[in-house]
Amino acid sequence: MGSIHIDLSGMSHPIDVDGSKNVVKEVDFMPKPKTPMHLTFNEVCCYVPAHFEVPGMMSKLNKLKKAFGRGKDEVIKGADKKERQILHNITGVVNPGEVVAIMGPSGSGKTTFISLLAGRNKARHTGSILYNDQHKPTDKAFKRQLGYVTQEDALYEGLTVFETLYYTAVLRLPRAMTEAEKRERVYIILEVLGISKVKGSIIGGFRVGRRGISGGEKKRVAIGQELLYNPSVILLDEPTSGLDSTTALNLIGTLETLAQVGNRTIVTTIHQPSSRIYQMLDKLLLMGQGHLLFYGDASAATDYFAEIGYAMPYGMNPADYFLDVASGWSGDGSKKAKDRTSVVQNTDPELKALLRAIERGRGLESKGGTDTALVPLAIDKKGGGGLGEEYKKELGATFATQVRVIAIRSLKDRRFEKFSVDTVFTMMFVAVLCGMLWWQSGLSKNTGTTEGAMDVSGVLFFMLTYLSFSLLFSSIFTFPNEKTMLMKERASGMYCVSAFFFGRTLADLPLDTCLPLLVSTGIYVMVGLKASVGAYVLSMCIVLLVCFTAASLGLFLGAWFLNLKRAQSAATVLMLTIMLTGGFFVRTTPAWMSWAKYLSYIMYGWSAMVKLHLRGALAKCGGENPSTEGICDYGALGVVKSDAYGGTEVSILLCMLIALRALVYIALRYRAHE
Ligand SMILES: Nc1ncnc2c1ncn2[C@@H]1O[C@H](COP(=O)(O)OP(=O)(O)OP(=O)(O)O)[C@@H](O)[C@H]1O
Repeated sequence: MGSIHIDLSGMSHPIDVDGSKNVVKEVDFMPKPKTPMHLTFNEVCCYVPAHFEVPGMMSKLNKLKKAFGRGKDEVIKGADKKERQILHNITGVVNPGEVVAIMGPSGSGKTTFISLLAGRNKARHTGSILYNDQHKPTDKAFKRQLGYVTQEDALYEGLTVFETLYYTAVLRLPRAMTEAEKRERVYIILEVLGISKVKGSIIGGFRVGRRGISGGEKKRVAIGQELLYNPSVILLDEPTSGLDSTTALNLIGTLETLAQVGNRTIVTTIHQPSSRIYQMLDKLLLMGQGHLLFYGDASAATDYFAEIGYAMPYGMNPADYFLDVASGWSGDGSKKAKDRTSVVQNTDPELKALLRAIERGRGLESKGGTDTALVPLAIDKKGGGGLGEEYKKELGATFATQVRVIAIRSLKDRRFEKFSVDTVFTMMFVAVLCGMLWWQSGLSKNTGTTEGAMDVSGVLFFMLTYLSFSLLFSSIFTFPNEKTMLMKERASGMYCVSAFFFGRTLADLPLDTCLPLLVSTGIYVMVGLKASVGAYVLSMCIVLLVCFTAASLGLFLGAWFLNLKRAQSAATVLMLTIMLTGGFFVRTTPAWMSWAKYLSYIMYGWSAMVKLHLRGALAKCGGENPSTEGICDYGALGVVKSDAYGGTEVSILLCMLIALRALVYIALRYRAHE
């Protein structure tokens, strides 16, 4: 077998890998991880609910009904019975320096198994998974030693490739490393993965409405994020899916190199490797319907299956053959397509036959009749022990850095959303429309009349309601959109929830301030509201308070539901209640609903604005002149008490804002831990 050259596009140290033995001739591009890890998994079984539970109220009510009808214990026992076993006693060992490829047909349990190895699967499972005989994958201190690349690429679509890797580096690499060292590491990763030529391109995607880098490049960025930290263990779920065969070959070659040079432990699922990729693999773990069919040297698999009666037809790609075998098709290559279909449709008996053959093979092996191995493979104890004190002291970014980086990253990620031409145009259009419809209504000569005062109170109410609506509904998207990223980054221990909360709050400030200020200033000038600096500044403060409160409500709903549709429905209900009970549309709310107006932050903001701009009109309403009380005909203004300058309303708004922000934090914490 000739030598394969792995093209790492411009890499300063090209790698030559011998195709048959994967011998790395020259590599020094990545620092070695501190602690080599051997992984042992023993009798791992996994169970999932057998029936899909329809979400929603009806299903919950039905469950409650059953619970009351049959007794709680009975229901729980019943639930246990309704489980389906999707992994069956998976056992094996992976030593440092090895790349293990998990293969199997679709639905055979590859993702379930690798996510269990990564400690990211909450499904009920038994058996043990240990790194260096002591660390569970879910251990907090160990998380940072483990790189896990999921099947779906969870990336911030608005960031460039370089920004994505750089911010991950700042958040994930030890705080002892300098800024220059972190940048250097990013450049190395860009080179290693052959994506340096797209470092300035955005990731792109549906959310930002722009096409960015290709699917294969996204995959490599996701892998790069995990390699940055230089972990001892790298787990990858289908890293080659969507890649052409040459790029896939390069990627597997890079993984082989990383394993051999850095003594890393690498486990990857792989869907349908080409024969060239197959020849590069060290170890193969073959699964079929959750059963372990083979675990051992990839080069020994063909002989092993031949010995148990599943000889590979001549000239076939071993990977294709093993997938056929694992799918339940065991006929030879000459069988007609018709026969194959009939066998595949009835996989269980075939799989049972294969499992029986494997058992017989084990019997032979124990008698020394065969040298091919199913499992377990020997543990190479050079893996070492625990993480060591040195590692434990190696902390990631400080809290302040976490907050700063999350804020900057978030600002950059949302640059396409908030300042898009569409958003600015819509807001400006509304401002100009308001200005034209209520042109100079705020001049004192106009507010002296009933109609004039009503006009101004109307435009103030509309302005606050419009800004509230747009901020509430845009904030709803924040957390549901970032859910996957938050879960992924939290799972690898990159930052704490409070840093995320403060970072996002900081990032919202400029974005949620600029546009409302611009719109309300436009309306202020065109409507001709009080021409004094004090009144203008106070008005803007009130507008911002209302906007921040609305945004907090949106963030809370988003964080609580983490589901856009439900959060939007809840927001619509709340917003309409807040608007209608605000006192502008309905002056006398029914007694049983009168409490609702106290929750209406729009009412407090509007009331404070009216007091600021229509004090004269309010006085005529009787607030300052008891003798005329009750004869006010200023419509909605009658509900505004002209007792002060709106201090009470502003204080209440402030309290609401703080309370809602606290609720956002609690919801986020609760969801993150969930
Ligand atoms: N949370 C779950 N609830 C119900 N069924 C599940 C759950 N997780 C996995 N399964 C089932 O377990 C089996 C294995 O799924 P898994 O995703 O691990 O397969 P896979 O080999 O990775 O498939 P693919 O190659 O198509 O990604 C499938 O039948 C799947 O439907």
